[in-house]
Amino acid sequence: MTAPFVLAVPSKGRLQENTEAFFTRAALSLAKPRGARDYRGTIAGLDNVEIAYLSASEIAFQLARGMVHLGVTGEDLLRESIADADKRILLIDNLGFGSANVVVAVPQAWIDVRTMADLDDVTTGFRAQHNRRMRVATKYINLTRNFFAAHGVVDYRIVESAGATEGAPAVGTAEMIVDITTTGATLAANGLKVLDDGVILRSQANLVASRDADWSAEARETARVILDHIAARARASKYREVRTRFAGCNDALLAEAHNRFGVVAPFGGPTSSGMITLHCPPTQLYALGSFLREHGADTVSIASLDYVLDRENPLFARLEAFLRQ
Ligand SMILES: Nc1ncnc2c1ncn2[C@@H]1O[C@H](COP(=O)(O)OP(=O)(O)OP(=O)(O)O)[C@@H](O)[C@H]1O
Ligand SMILES: O=P(O)(O)OC[C@H]1O[C@H](OP(=O)(O)OP(=O)(O)O)[C@H](O)[C@@H]1O
Ligand SMILES: [Mg+2]
Repeated sequence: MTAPFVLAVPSKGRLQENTEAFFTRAALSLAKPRGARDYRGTIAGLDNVEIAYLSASEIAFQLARGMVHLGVTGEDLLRESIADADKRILLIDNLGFGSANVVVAVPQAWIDVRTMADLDDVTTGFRAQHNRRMRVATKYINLTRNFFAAHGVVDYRIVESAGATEGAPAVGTAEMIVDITTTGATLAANGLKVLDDGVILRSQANLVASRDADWSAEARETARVILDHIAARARASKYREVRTRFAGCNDALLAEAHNRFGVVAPFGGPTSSGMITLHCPPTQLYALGSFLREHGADTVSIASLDYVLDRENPLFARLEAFLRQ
């Protein structure tokens, strides 16, 4: 028996539901054959794939070590926990959910501190005055160190925080924090503000490949099939299908439609009777429909696409290029 191909997906937390929905949209249905509390699953129709249900941070850890081939997790966790991340893992694609920023936040009462340069002054002054360094509460130790170093801030010390980080300044265990935020509600509720240039990372959920997994020919073929499903769905959601027929439809007109509306003609130019199928970005549909009618079309139909299978698979091409390096 060959070793299974392992795909890691979040078992809990904010990314779980969206990840499941993402695979379902790509016609990859994840199942837990032994019940909801099982941490191993399968994908219908792909016999050699094992789903590993793990926490988002554990997925980053296992990708770093090559224990899973592909995984879905937040970029914040990857950048924090993997030194030399761009060598060890490939961020194949942003998934458009799980967006959050890792930020430097200080008490709102520090009215003169708006930027990292102000923070540099304040930390240096604090050390001279109190004979100790200001404390930063965070679980993002590496991101904090690199970002502070890049801004020349050195007079601080990290206090590791596992949770409720925003509470640290009020409780008195730190002067400021580095944490993740989406709406900013938790920061505001704790009387904290983000520095103007204090966004360390704009994170979102990513589909990620591990360099150190066992990339046998069979594993690559499995990855190709999975990424083919995902690419077909991604391509489909970027366009709507537009169909029409009119005598004046010709290549010059299609070239103009391409330039003005980003339209493509996946099956070539119009037939002899002027029949054409186009793919059009959703925001340009009305403008394209008007343009086609102005040039003689009586009827233009527009339909959404579920999947578009192309010979090219940009996601798998990215993976192959990464594994070749
Ligand atoms: N408002 C948010 N706060 C925290 N994380 C968010 C937020 N929005 C999106 N995320 C993303 O979700 C990831 C996982 O966060 P979440 O708290 O849901 O996981 P968790 O189940 O607590 O995982 P772990 O046990 O590994 O910490 C974060 O690392 C981040 O990438
Ligand atoms: O900017 P906001 O929208 O207010 O969200 C940010 C908060 O959400 C997260 O905590 P979470 O709920 O995941 O709890 P945890 O720290 O226990 O993981 C994060 O650590 C912040 O505390
Ligand atoms: Mg959490």
